[in-house]
Amino acid sequence: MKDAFLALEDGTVFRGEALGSEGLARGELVFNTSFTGYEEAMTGPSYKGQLLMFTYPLVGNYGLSYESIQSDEVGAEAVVVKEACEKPSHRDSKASLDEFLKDMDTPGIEGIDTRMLTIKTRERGVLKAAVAVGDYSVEEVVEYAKGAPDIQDLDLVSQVTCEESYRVKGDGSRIAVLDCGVRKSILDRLSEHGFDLKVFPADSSSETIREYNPEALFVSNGPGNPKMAKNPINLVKEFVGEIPVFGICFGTQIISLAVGADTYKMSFGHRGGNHPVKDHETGTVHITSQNHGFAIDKESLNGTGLEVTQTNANDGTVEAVESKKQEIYGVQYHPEAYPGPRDTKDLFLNKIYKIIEG
Ligand SMILES: NC(=O)CC[C@H](N)C(=O)O
Repeated sequence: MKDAFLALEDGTVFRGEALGSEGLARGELVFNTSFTGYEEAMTGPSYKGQLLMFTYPLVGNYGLSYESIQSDEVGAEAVVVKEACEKPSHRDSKASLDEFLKDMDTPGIEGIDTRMLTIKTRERGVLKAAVAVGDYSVEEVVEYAKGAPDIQDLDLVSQVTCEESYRVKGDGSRIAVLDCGVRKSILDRLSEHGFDLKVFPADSSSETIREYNPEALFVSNGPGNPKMAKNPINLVKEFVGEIPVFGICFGTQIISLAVGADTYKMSFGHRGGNHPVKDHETGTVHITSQNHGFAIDKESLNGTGLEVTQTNANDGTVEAVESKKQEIYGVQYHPEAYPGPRDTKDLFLNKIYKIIEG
């Protein structure tokens, strides 16, 4: 195996083994603690601008089937693992992790002490980093890491949204989906519930959306800083109060900003499949799948008409907001459960169904 390098913005350099395609990639290094679901995580558009590191030490052991991909490319700029399984074992496997990353033209690195790096990230906060696969000097990689832009300043949604609108026909109510990097499984879940969907590019005008005569607006998940998504924020401002508006993850951050609340960047975020969320009404704690590095400022929701209905049982961050009066509902976690857990799948969809269908 060829050498590869991982450099942090503080000058630390790690030598590893090359995975995937040749290239030099950079971004903020974020960790995901899930044991499984690596196919869904890697192809999630919300990782755009980030290097995705898996804390679990062995990645790829059931291979990659391409049946769970969430978009047609790897969202992350590069993938970092301790050990990539070379000989996966599963009837549906079509590729090893290395083969998949090569196919997706994405660089990766293995042989990295991802647990140590995860602890370092938890202690110091997310660091910018670079991964180099191919003929690059260590100095080049360090300089590239140091020069990585701050994710807070990037408009990443424009890099992942669809270029043209498209329909997902259904017999039910018409939902306009604002594609900020929508995961395939979210469209599948909404479609399974019978809704008729029209998916719009994030820079669509309200006039274009109105031509579809939507009965609700859904704002999707997406990469980067929600404050950089000016058009989605303005569209929510326009439609709130007129039709029901709901969102998942980035979408809920956009909705909160649109009604006057604030968001902030977390130290290292929540990314994995075991994040507990407490429901204020029932007291139930649901285990959720999460992938976010920004959060809604709880205090800033005061006076916006949005009520916090669920919070993270570990650190109290906002996990769901709702305004019954204005028919607004959004969750910070990923209820589509792709990957799982599935605790909140029906909770979210039934709520939407009730809001729209009455
Ligand atoms: N999965 C998402 O929608 C991520 C939302 C946002 N980019 C964040 O990191 O908080």
